[in-house]
Amino acid sequence: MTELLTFPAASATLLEPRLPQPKPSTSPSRPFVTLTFATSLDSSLSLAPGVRTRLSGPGSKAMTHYIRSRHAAILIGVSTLIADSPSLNCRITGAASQPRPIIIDPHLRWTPNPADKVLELARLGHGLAPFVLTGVEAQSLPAASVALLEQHGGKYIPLAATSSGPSGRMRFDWHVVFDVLFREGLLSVMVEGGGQIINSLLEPRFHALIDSIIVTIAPTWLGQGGVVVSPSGIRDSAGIPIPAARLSDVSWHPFGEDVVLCGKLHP
Ligand SMILES: NC(=O)C1=CN([C@@H]2O[C@H](COP(=O)(O)OP(=O)(O)OC[C@H]3O[C@@H](n4cnc5c(N)ncnc54)[C@H](O)[C@@H]3O)[C@@H](O)[C@H]2O)C=CC1
Ligand SMILES: Nc1nc(O)c(N)c(N[C@@H]2O[C@H](COP(=O)(O)O)[C@@H](O)[C@H]2O)n1
Repeated sequence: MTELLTFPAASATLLEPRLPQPKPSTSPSRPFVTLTFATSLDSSLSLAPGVRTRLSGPGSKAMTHYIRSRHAAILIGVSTLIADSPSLNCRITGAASQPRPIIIDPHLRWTPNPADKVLELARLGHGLAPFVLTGVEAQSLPAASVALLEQHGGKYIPLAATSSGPSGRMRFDWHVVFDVLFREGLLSVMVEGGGQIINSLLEPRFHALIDSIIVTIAPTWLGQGGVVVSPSGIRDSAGIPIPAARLSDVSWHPFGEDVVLCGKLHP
């Protein structure tokens, strides 16, 4: 059994204004969305695509698991699932429940296997099986994968997607993604990455969907060739480049050798 992490109460108090409230004062119409990831000083999430890279130190790692404990779902892109074979569970003392892993896999690149860590943990009762959001229609889903996911308590959720470019790459509208998760009863979603997921969510048309941003910055440069967080550039009406996004209501919190930056994209 993996050792549980602890997160000090004083640090939890600092994060409290940045997290979804168990009983919100008004009834929500979409999930509370927290965008959170660990980055290097050169804005890299990993050394190269497909390479699992440890950036968070022990303190900020415990923070990530505390944040997981406060969300109903954790969302990642399929490339992160394939690269990292993550656990996607919450390994902190006192966690009341496990978050639901959500995998964004429009083209069904992931073939579930009983040996996948996320499924193994679901079997052991140490996590939940994923919901896989896909652009593949229900009748075209592979029966064996459907059965395996369902045996573990997960499922596929086919979703309308738009195709773009000559590659016919399918893309979801984030409004549609969060709407479907809300209808599944998932009232808070922690988006963890990877790069493509974060960069597409940071497009200006989706800013209103993001309630909180929590970024762990590790004191390292990973160098060129990494998976970088850098959303598409935008221009004003005169064609002058302007920042793609800027945080307000900012606070900085040291955690061991890392620093955690919290902020919002809108008031
Ligand atoms: N340091 C950190 O906190 C984290 C690091 N990572 C790292 O990031 C790397 C993976 O990142 P990426 O290669 O950028 O892949 P990714 O994890 O963002 O997945 C990319 C795939 O997700 C799907 N996707 C992304 N946006 C979509 C949209 N709007 N609609 C529909 N489908 C969409 C597409 O299938 C795309 O090919 C890995 O090396 C992983 O280790 C991942 C998460 C957190
Ligand atoms: N917060 C954070 N710090 C890092 O250094 C990381 N590499 C990541 N990666 C994300 O966490 C997932 C791994 O989760 P498990 O510990 O296996 O549950 C990985 O898939 C990335 O989303 N995050």
